[in-house]
Amino acid sequence: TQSTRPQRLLGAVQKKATRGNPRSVIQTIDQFCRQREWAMNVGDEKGCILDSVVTETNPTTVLELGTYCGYSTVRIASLLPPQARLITLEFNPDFARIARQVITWAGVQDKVELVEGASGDLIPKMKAQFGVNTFDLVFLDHWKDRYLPDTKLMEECGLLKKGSILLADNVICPGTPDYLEYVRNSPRYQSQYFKSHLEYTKVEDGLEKSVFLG
Ligand SMILES: Nc1ncnc2c1ncn2CCCCCNC(=O)c1cc(-c2ccc(F)cc2)cc(O)c1O
Ligand SMILES: [Mg+2]
Repeated sequence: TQSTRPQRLLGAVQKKATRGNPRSVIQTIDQFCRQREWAMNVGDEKGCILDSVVTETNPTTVLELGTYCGYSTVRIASLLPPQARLITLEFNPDFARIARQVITWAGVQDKVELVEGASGDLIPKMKAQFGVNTFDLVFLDHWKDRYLPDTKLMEECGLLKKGSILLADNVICPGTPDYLEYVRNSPRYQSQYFKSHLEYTKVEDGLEKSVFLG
């Protein structure tokens, strides 16, 4: 039977990356996506912006919406202090299965909790079921038409506190116009656009960083 792209990406990681070394896993995936097959990881250019936001936020509790193969999960987790934790939500069980193996290969599994399910169903359960108070940082990288409803849901569920950071991928390509309009015009957010490119291409894309003002 034919392998899938995520399976081939995992194969490259298990063949070429050093176990327990997150940087080598990231490097291997970026090389695979540049030289073999494009895949919708945040990539190395936007990944550097992600890294800088994570390090300057120094978060204790992070939420990632949309795990895919775990590339940004590994990038974020490798920068977290020892007690910090990252909860990542993935809808697709095949992606989740691959991501778990990428995360374990990188050696960051102790900081990561991968939960399978739709963001709209899981966000309301974060406090009661996952013992979360508020998130210091949320990385949005899932269905582009879920960014806005899920942000409103996080507000309603009291999962954001003054100073919580939302970092959204793909605000230009594929684009999240309703989300951008909201965070850029709402008095409850201070927003900033980081211009970049769609992963592994010259197409414009960028990350939007929005601070919740309470
Ligand atoms: N827990 C959950 N709840 C809801 N949805 C959930 C979920 N878990 C997963 N999903 C569903 C996410 C499906 C993938 C989302 N990402 C994308 O769709 C995406 C697409 C591109 C792209 C750009 C140009 C092109 F020509 C083609 C594709 C680039 C990216 O960086 C992308 O992140
Ligand atoms: Mg993306």
